Amino acid sequence: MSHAWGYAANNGPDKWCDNFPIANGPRQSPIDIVPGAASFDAELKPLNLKYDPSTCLDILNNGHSFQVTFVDDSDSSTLTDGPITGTYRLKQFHFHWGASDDKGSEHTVDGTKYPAELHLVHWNTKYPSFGEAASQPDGLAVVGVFLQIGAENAKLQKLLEAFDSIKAKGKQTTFANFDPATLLPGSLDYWTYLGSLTTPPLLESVTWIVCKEPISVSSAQMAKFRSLLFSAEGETECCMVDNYRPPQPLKGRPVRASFK
Ligand SMILES: Cc1ccnc(S(N)(=O)=O)n1
Ligand SMILES: [Zn+2]
Repeated sequence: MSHAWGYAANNGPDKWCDNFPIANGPRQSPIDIVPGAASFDAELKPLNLKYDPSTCLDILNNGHSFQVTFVDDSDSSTLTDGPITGTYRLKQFHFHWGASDDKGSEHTVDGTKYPAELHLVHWNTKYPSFGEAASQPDGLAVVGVFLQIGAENAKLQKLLEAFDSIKAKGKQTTFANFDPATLLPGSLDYWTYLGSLTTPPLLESVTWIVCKEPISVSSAQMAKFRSLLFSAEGETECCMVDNYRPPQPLKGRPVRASFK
């Protein structure tokens, strides 16, 4: 039987090492970001994110989060510059969130948890595919954006309106012309470090780029995130909440800042 990892007590982050021993590896994510210990690096370039909304394909409940997937057969939606070299293509974005507004992000800042965190996943085009890139130390670059409780964020509405169509695990629906750039904060100041996927297979192939400035989300909007289900149709309903991995040991890794 294929391994069913999740976020429950019997299959959650503390159990992932049973089937994915890299869970205790040297460059695991997320981490607690300590701004006072991060080193400003003047050589870090500004992020260059160029997204084409027409490459937006669909929205899916994959049983762990919901993700919006993009056509990645050309350099239409890319990340360049920042801490990386070369061109990385946008593959998908997804979120992690909590059962209440006091938790939900994967990265933390001086121990502070945000209610949710957006991940924009990109792969290095020096490799032939996302799958190939995901197994390489410089294969992926994920831009993380914190969500903080405040005013309703109109840019999230189109996502939330699709939730009725993807409530259960495995549900997918077309999702066109969405510009992920509308989810980015005004400032693209960032922290960066070498890490991993934060869900199995936990591959240590990610250059993490975590934006310092959060975007807003209202408490009512967060409640809609929590209306999604981990469970499939016909199964006992299980609300999709607390789908975040807690911070992992830094193990001596440097965290750099693009700003003073
Ligand atoms: C595509 C993918 C798979 C697993 N984990 C992640 S994440 N949470 O590190 O961005 N992304
Ligand atoms: Zn993620």
